[in-house]
Amino acid sequence: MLSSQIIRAASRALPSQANVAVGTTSCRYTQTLTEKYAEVKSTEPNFLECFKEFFDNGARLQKNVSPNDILNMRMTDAVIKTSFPLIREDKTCEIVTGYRAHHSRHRVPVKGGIRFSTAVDLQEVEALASLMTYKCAVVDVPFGGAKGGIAIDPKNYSAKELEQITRRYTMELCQKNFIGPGIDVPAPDMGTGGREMTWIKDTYHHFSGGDVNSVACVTGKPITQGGVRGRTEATGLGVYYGIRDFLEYEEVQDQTGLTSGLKGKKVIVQGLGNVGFYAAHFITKAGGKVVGIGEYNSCIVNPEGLDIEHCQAYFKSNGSFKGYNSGEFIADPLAILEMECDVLVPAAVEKSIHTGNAKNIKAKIIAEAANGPLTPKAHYELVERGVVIIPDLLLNAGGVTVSYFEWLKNLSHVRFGRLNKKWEEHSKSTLLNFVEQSVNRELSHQERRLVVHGAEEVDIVYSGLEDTMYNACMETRVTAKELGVDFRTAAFYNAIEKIGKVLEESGNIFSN
Ligand SMILES: NC(=O)C1=CN([C@@H]2O[C@H](COP(=O)(O)OP(=O)(O)OC[C@H]3O[C@@H](n4cnc5c(N)ncnc54)[C@H](O)[C@@H]3O)[C@@H](O)[C@H]2O)C=CC1
Ligand SMILES: O=C(O)CCC(=O)C(=O)O
Repeated sequence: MLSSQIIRAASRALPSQANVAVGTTSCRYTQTLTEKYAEVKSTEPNFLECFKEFFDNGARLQKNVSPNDILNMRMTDAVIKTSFPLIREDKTCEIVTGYRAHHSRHRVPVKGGIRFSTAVDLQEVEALASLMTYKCAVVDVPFGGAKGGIAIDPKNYSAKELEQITRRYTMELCQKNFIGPGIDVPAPDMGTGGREMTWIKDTYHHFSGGDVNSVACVTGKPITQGGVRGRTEATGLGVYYGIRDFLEYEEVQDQTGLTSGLKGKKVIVQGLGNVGFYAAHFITKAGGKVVGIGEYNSCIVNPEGLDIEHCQAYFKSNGSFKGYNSGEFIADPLAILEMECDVLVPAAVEKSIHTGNAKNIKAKIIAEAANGPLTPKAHYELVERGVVIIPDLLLNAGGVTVSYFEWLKNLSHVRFGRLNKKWEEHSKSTLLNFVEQSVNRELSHQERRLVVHGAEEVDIVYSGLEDTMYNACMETRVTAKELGVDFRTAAFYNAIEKIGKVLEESGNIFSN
């Protein structure tokens, strides 16, 4: 057996780090919830089956899309699986396996992140690619859906090894015509970020034969590599905008007993990575109180509210919340999901809420920052109990929305705001001069600056994202009201209708 297979087999056989942590003094449970739920979780459908069930719930209600088009959009267009050798720093050889799925090419390019995680397999990548298709439709981003992944735990590899893996995977995508500004544009997801996107961009560039648009082959790049300001925090910021907007809706307030605004709301976040961290950051900035954070190996709780930046810095340097002195440490990583709060933000992995723990969830709103955090059975049980679920395909669409802006920036080869900022400032300044003259009052330097300030790239990106989230939330809300369904079913219904229209208008090259 090859060493990578041995590692994977061994990690299945051994208890997770979380289980090992059981029995520490601050653990409230005699058995970890991971252990307790292992059996019940295994009886639930896999992620792809879960996803299809949610899709079917929206599709069943559709009267404006033909059954053939629904059948067509339910399937995945194409997938690649690639395995290649990696010579590790200790000179041993390991076989690494990666995937990329194109769910729907009804619009091109197709778009979706690349994930590095040991849980990556074909059905997961297909499910995530399908989700991307509907997510793009929900926020009117003109792309099809894709997703990729490499079945590794990035924590077990050096930066040099990760670079080798990423470049080799990109070469495979190039050879199979699975990447390119007009074909397929990857982005970050779990376990990847700007660094990996830079390696992808650079590798693609060498294969692109001098294509002037090659930088648009991937998004989520650092600014110095052609990225756009605001992409790093976009998904978390979009999650915040979405929760804020839902809290304004009368029916959400009636159902949950919550008032509008995040001020004073108790929030719990599972997963303090890119999405969870920025969601928590913006929620706190708006006056919300993050009272608990869960990671893969432990949780930290403080009813007075946690300092997010501080927590993240501590977790990064210690690899656990153990010893963090501004909150109560809990060894069981899943305990956080079952605690009292107003809003629960799962921002880590799929299927973290299932039939085993759904009955113990006390949150009034579940804000799905992660992709697929609820199984269908958990979803039905929670909806039945009146919990408001803001679904992933709507709530976490901020990432792909700003990726779209980055792609547009790359194709236009100019920073947003560069051409009009000064013109905007001059014209506002002229207008202010007239106002000052007519009211006979001179504004202070600060007041003038506040009004005159022309939009920077980050202002344009934030405003585009806020507007996109506002419209998508409202559209979902209206459909949910009209059809008398939950917000997930409404979001799918709308997405299916939009995609159906594109398919119908495009016709079918094989029909007569
Ligand atoms: N990065 C992006 O722009 C987008 C990400 N998403 C989704 O958001 C979720 C999180 O993604 P990122 O923040 O980008 O990944 P990330 O890799 O930056 O962070 C994930 C975090 O979750 C933690 N984690 C892993 N397993 C866990 C578990 N079982 N319990 C608690 N914590 C756990 C990790 O230690 C890490 O801190 C994923 O479902 C991803 O597909 C969705 C839309 C866009
Ligand atoms: O930014 C992108 O293109 C994709 C983000 C993503 O992978 C997701 O929304 O799940």
